[in-house]
Amino acid sequence: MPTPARLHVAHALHEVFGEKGRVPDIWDRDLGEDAHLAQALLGLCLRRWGRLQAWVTPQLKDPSRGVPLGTRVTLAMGLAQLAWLPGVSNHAAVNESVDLAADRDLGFVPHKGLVNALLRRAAKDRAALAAALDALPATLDRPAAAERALRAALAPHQAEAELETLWTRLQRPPRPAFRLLVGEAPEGLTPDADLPGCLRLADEAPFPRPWLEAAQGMVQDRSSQALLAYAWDRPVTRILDACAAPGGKTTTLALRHPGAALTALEVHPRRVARLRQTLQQRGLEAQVIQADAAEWLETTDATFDLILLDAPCSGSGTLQKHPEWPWLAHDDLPRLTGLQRRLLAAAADRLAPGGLLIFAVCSWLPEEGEAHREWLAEARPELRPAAVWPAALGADSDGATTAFFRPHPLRWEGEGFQAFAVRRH
Ligand SMILES: C[S@@+](CC[C@H](N)C(=O)[O-])C[C@H]1O[C@@H](n2cnc3c(N)ncnc32)[C@H](O)[C@@H]1O
Repeated sequence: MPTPARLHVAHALHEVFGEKGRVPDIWDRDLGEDAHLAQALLGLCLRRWGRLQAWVTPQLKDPSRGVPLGTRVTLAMGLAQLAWLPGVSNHAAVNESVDLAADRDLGFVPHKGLVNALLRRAAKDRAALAAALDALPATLDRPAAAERALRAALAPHQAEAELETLWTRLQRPPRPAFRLLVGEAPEGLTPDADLPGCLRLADEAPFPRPWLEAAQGMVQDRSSQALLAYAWDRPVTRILDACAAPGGKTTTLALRHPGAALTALEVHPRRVARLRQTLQQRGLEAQVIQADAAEWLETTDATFDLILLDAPCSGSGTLQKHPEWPWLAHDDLPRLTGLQRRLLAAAADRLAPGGLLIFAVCSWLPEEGEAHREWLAEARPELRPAAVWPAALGADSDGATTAFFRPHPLRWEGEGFQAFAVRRH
């Protein structure tokens, strides 16, 4: 029987390559000490899936017959352990993969012998296996969606020539960033040199789980932290967070503007529950409303001094954290861009005189950011760009500040974001 860690990895790979779905959110539960192994193995399989499959194909008697997903998953897992996880013994890497191959749901039973033979042979010289896999072209691991996201990230900075460098950088799992909510930061967290208020984990320090569970701090990506460090000193008494769950940015808004009335919208019931839980654990007050933000905004007569529209998006800027992203179907982009535009138009119309609207997406694709910004400038000329971020976080600002947040993906550590700020006179 394979260990729970390997079963989780096999399930996740089936979800991604069979269903084109995201990695299920199961990693912290039930795996205990094996969570580390599961995370490392899944990351390797996702980040090097193309090369792992290209290594297998020529070993087959008749490659033209295709390889069932169960076989591809079990072989990828076995090969990744042999090539890149030296702490895993030959016995564990081979035998557990063979057991997986024999599992009716996760493997492909007729290929049990094939999986056994290929992995046993590979295990005889693990260094040679690693060298052979590493020698295969890295582009095999980069389907068209990833290529497009990388180009979109670099083009605004005239840096397309650095595509390989960016891809290599995105293959390393990201280092988490934290924010203090109350009290003092635990040992092991040190201030980020370039971003006030941001905390980083020192090398070798344990992950500060008890501190997070006590709601004294939170994980928040550096880009989100920089985005919410907007410079704005006008009075803010009514705030709308239009797409709020799980509530990271709602938390920051509540702490930045204490005393303001905060309304948080979220459409999905389970995510509404998560949002309420976040706020309750952190002792923060907000009116949480389960609603489609577009419908709600189009029918309310309320206005706000500050609106954050952290819109649902493709998430292309998060592919470092989500190595499955390149392999997903990406067929809902037209729906997403349509929804983003509708949300933006409706939010713009609920901005009070003197108010600030921030639109943000964790995506590099121009149709999810830049295009909306250009559209808004034409459609709502009464709203003016508000330069609320340091120019270094923008692409093409010539002053000290920028109204278009689009950090250079190689000179800034954090998720890929596009955000713009406008104000109403
Ligand atoms: C990018 S996430 C927001 C992340 C959040 N601001 C944070 O920092 O924790 C977008 C959220 O919008 C929600 N959403 C999607 N469509 C929506 C809609 N039509 N109305 C309201 N919320 C929506 C999603 O369920 C998701 O929770």
